[in-house]
Amino acid sequence: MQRSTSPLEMKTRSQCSRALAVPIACLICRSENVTSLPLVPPMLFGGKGAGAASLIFSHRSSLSYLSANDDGNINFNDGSKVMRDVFTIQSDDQGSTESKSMSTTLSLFDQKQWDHRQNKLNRNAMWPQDHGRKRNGITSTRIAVPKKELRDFISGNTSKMSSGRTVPKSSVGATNDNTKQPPTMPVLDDGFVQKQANHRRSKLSRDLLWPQDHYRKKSSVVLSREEKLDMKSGVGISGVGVGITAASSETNENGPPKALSSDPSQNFNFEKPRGVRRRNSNNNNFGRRKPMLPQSQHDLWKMKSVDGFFIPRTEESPMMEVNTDIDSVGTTDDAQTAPPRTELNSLPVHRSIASDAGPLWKEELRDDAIHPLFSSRKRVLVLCTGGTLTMSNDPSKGNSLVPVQGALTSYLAGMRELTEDPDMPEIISHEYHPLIDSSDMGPGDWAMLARDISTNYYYFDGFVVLMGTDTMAYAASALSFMLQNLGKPVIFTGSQIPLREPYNDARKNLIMATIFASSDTVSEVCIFFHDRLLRGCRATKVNTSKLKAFDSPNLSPLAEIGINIEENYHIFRPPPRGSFKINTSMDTRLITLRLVPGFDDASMKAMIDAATQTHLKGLILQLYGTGNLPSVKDDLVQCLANATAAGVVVVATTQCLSGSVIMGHYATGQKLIGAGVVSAGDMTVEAATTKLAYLLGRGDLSISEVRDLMTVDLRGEMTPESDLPPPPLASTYQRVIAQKNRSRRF
Ligand SMILES: NC(=O)C[C@H](N)C(=O)O
Repeated sequence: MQRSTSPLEMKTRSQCSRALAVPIACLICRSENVTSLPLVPPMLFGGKGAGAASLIFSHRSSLSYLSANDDGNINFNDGSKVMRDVFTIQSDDQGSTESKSMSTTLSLFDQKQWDHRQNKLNRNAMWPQDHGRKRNGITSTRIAVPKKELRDFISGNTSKMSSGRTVPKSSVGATNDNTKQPPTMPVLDDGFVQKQANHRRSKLSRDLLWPQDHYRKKSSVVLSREEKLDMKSGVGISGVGVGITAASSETNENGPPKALSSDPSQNFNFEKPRGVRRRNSNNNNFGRRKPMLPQSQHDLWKMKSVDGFFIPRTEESPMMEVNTDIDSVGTTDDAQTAPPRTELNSLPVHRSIASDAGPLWKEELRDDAIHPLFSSRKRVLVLCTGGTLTMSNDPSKGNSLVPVQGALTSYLAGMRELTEDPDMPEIISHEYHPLIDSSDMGPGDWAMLARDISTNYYYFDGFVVLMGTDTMAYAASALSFMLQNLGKPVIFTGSQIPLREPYNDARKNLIMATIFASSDTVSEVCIFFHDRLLRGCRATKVNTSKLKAFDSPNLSPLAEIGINIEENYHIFRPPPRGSFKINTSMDTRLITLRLVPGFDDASMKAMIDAATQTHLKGLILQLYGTGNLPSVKDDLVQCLANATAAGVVVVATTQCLSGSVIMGHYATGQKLIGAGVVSAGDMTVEAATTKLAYLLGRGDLSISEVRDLMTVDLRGEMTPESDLPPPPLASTYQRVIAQKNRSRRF
């Protein structure tokens, strides 16, 4: 295809090159002399020296036409002119090019130009340091005028811009001469203003929260007069909801730092300010509540540490240190004061196993054990308490199953897969005496296990606890709390079929528990059962006969075994931050009550009243659904309120296998909040009871601190409230947002 150049094109080209940097739109027309062109959508051209009126108008509807004069100017047939520098008009000898393609070319060009201008304008408007560029560079071409408004203006629908400024008609369709006129002020549409304001506000709120960024605030965020006034008057910045706490106000512009309030809970709060995104909100903190950290010596004095959490020290906070050498049952008369330790064991201690194991490392291996790095094989201590795994039928007891002392030890000695495989850990086992059914076990036995793990802690890479399945979830939960700063795996396992049977689940559970106990990445108490590794304080026994006896309804398994081992590493507990220690003291003055619709609650009330008057310290309620109790049972609620007032910690759990208590979601549950009942969130009953016993047994916490800590995740036993699914009746919008946040976190 040949192409000739028309004189018109030559002329306009040369004019364009003189005018420099005027964007060229190549319009293709039918012949050399053609001067009729359908007009294209409105567009703005920009460029140095282009002038303010680089505009092409659309008059498609009225079928208006452009005409190019000899001097290169293009006129409307209504007489108005378009500056001549804008166009290069090419003719096509073939005359085959459709006007449609021209129109498309211009539309794309138009859009690109517009976006470019918008970006430049945003930048210039945002950053004061760039204002110079705006002044020195392009002036009028950087002005963003909403397209629609401009189109209306041009088409004569309106003679006013949104600013109220009247633009002289002559400035539109004018020639280069218009560049001499003062540039029209930018008219910012509402959307743009809003966007800019939001940006400024979010910058400002970030700067207020992060003192190290204050220089940015000074240099890049310029407060308007109204904003400054709002800040001074304490209103904050409207629409943002920047929560400035007493602590954070020490570093902002609001005047001198405020003194700490006499009420410590005013000075420290767990809540992040509304509307402000926490900087690391979506990083890998895995849904755990961040521990509060003291900022100064003064803070430290006003706070105390509970398992890595700093909590405000209240007036009634007992100051005593926790003694870890005490036995497992505390019987404090009044937890508001330091409990007299001499009273321990005044309640019958549930303890079936006769004595602790003591140190169990072998003498000849001691040096090696002290320096595990030099050991070629990992070393695992297996503590065996009994359970079905160790049992056999006893004809003298009607053929029922009873534990057989020594059976496990001799079996382990004969297991070549353990003794001869160099990749398997070395196992040292200890059988307690007597071996028992797990339903005979209690806090005394859990404490004994904790002590034996502690005694042997630095000589083994991990621990396996063999026990019966019936109370395994309680024991695993209890040990989760008793073992503080645990940095090694403690794996509970057992079986549904005795080891001595030809077909059993005992062997596999035992081998896999041993393997996980030698893992470097697990540093928590777990249950391994039937192909799954579950967090101990999340597990519950769900089946009496199937081999899959345990489940973890509110947390995925930590690992699942198939041909490969699939670890959910992101939910593993992180390595501890402090030194390992134990606290085996548990206050067992607790009862657990399960509600049944319509049953005799007079007896229940009588029992709670009587126990409150004598010794009760904790009451775990298994309520319906999200933590509901019949609204008609006002006297039962009153009874609970009385118990709370008397210092009993009343905790609401749900009868549902999975899901969480959401108190106050229904009116029936709302009453309980008024009665001082604490929500157990999505804790299992096993975790809730052992946690309450542990907190009450510590002896260094007041009742109100125990109540508070029941709602704080200490060992991964509960999902923090902020990570829970929204309540069932939340709006669809809330649910979508909450789901989004959860998926971002995990
Ligand atoms: N499967 C078992 O181990 C049940 C047994 N009754 C126990 O808990 O000791």
